[in-house]
Amino acid sequence: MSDLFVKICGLKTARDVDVAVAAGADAVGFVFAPGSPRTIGAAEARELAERVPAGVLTVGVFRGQPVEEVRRLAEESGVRGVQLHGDEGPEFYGALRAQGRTLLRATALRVERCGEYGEDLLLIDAPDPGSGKPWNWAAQEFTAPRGQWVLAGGLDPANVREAVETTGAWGVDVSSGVESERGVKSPDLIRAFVAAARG
Ligand SMILES: O=C(O)c1ccccc1N[C@@H]1O[C@H](COP(=O)(O)O)[C@@H](O)[C@H]1O
Repeated sequence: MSDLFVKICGLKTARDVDVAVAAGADAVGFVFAPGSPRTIGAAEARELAERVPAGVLTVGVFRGQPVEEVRRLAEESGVRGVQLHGDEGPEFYGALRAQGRTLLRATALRVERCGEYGEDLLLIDAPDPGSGKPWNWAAQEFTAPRGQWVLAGGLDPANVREAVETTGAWGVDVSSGVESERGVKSPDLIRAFVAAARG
C-alpha cells in the first residue's frame, strides 16, 4: 500500500463516517458551503466528527463565506481542518491561522507551489467543485505544483489510480465518485475508492 493521503468528502451520516474511517481514509469532509446536497449544520457535523479517531483529519468545506462564519462553524463543529473553495486571498488564511486548524486551499487555478497563501495543503480541483465533473489532469499543459498537493474533481474508483500515477499527486479527494446518487454515499464505492487509490 502507498502512503497516499486520501480524503472522503461530503459525509452526512454516521454510517458513512464509520465506513470511510474503517476503509483507511486520512481525512473526512463535512460541507458547510450553502447550496450543496451535502450541506450539513455545525451541530450535525460535531456529532459526526466526534466519531472520528484522532489520527483522521476532520475538515469543514466552505465556499465564498465570510471569515467570521468560517471561524464560527469551525469552532461549533470542532473540525480540525478548514477547506476554502472561494477566491480568498492570503489575508484570509492569515486570519484563520490563529485558530490552529489545518488550512486547505482549493483552487482550479495554476499554482506553483503549496503554501503561497499560507495554506498547509493545496487542493487542485475542477472549476465546479463537488459536481463530479473531471478536469483534464492528463493534459500536457498541466504542471503539478511543488509540495503537498491533493488532486480532486471527478475522481472515482475507476480513474483514481491512473490519476495519481499520471500527476504524481500527494493525495486525492473525492465526493461524487463515491455516491450511488447525488448526495448519497455508497459504502461499497468508498471502500473501492480507498483501495484503488492506494493501488
Ligand atoms: O461537495 C460539495 O458539494 C462541495 C460544495 C462546495 C465546495 C466544494 C465541494 N466539494 C469538494 O469538491 C471536490 C471534488 O468533488 P467531486 O469528487 O468532483 O464531487 C472535493 O474537494 C470536495 O471537497
